[in-house]
Amino acid sequence: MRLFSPILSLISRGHTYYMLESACYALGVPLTFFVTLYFRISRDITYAGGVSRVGPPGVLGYIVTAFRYTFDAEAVILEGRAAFSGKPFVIPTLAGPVFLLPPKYLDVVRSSNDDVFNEPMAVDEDLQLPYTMDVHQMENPYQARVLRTDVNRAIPSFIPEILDESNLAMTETLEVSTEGKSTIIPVFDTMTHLIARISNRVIFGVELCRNESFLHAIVRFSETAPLIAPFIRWSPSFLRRFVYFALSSVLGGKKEPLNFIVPFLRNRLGKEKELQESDELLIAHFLLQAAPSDEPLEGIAMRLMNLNFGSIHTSSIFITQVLFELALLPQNQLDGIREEVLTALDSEGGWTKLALSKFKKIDSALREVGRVYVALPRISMLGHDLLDGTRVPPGHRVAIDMKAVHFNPQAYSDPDRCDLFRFSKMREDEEDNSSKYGFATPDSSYLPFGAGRHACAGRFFAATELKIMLAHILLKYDISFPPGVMSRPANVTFNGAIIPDRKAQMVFKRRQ
Ligand code: HEM
Repeated sequence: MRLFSPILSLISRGHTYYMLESACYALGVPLTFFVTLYFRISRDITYAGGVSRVGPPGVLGYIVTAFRYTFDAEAVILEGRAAFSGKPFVIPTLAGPVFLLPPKYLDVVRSSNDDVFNEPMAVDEDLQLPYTMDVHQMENPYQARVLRTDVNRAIPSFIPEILDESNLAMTETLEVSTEGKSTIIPVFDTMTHLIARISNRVIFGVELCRNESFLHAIVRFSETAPLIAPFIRWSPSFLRRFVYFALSSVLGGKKEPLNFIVPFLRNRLGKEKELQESDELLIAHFLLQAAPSDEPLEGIAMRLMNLNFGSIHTSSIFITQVLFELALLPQNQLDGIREEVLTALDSEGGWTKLALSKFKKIDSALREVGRVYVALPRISMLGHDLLDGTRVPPGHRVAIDMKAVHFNPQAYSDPDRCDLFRFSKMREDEEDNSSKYGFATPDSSYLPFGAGRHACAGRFFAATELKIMLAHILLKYDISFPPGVMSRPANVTFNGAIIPDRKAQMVFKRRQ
């Protein structure tokens, strides 16, 4: 035994050292994190400019109000509106102070270029792109240009693909192919899965869009990137890589989807010539063609993941909200929507772009649920004079008070009521029955797709996909809430975003 005692003592000393080292990490990392956070907030709340802040004063007052905002943004905004009627005010959020501007500032924000009010920097702050995606996303965002040109032009040829995938994916996912049979599903998760599969049919094609492991990875990436980002932002620069690594190892990050996309792109590049001669159109193909020659495949893959993120985390919310509202409509109104779809398909000879433009009731329903969607942040670059003696200092975040825009009684009668046919009725009243009130048409009273030069680049794609999916669901299924559920599920709000209840279920019954 004596023989082994030096070894045992070494092991036990090594063990003590290991325990000490672990304890240092366990205490040191959170301590550094909280100390940095404290100094960050102290710095954040000492902005110049004289704009008042909602909530009690001091660092503690900031933290309490920021937590309240995280879980009940509406209450904090209402409090600010009541206290500072019609004036800009500052909302404390866990990601930093936000200067909330009333609707009269909308024109200046949406008409300004990035040198004045910067949109990509606001996205970068929200998503911490250098960590959750990569540093090049902001430098040359050619993925947005490709969406606005090649993808928009290709939408008519995407329609049959989207329809085909909707058909297959819904039959498989809902598992009710027999007339009269029904199934009960968690709506939000099911729609997220369907959106991921159907969008990726035209992004990467048949093979990858039906690969369940890939779909799982890309959905996880889209859902966790915005959750991980605030933790990265709160951490000091030297800890950020570690924070991303630690959280993405648990929650899921970019590594898993990249493992599918990079080999896909490599394989696709090898076959580029023969593919150019075939007529298969894919968004991945457009990006490969538009990429600068020095862009690595990982960079192109990250941009395609960025598009997936743009699609999955927004479209799934919209379709779920519309389904919740549709399930409350009386039978004759649901049949009215179905009739409009069938008439459009009949008059246009099937599922064409023109037929889709005639689905006015579905389009109206999408636009109406969009009225409650909140967005439009920018970073003030030069500082901005608010013309009431106050000022947004440079480098701070501004946002238009969307709720005040979307619930303005001068623009919308009975604004608190969700009326799915509000915009189709408004279109009927217009002389040319134009697309003025169409789902993908932003105007000064309707901003779910943002505004100005950065207005959502994928909105026509999103509108096409959502209209096909909803029309398809209505023609194939009767939808309702489970027995005993008489009202639509309440939304969850998180950090200003309005998210449908994940647990809410609906019954899908196969129609004749
Ligand atoms: C209902 C679905 C969608 C909603 C509500 C939505 C909303 C938005 C919003 C609010 C912005 C910021 C605009 C601004 O700040 O002015 C944006 C930008 C963007 N969206 Fe969407 N989006 C949707 C679907 C999509 C889809 C399907 C894609 C891709 C296929 C996409 C790609 C983009 C891109 C690339 C940008 C950045 C544009 C730029 O900076 O120039 N979006 N979107």
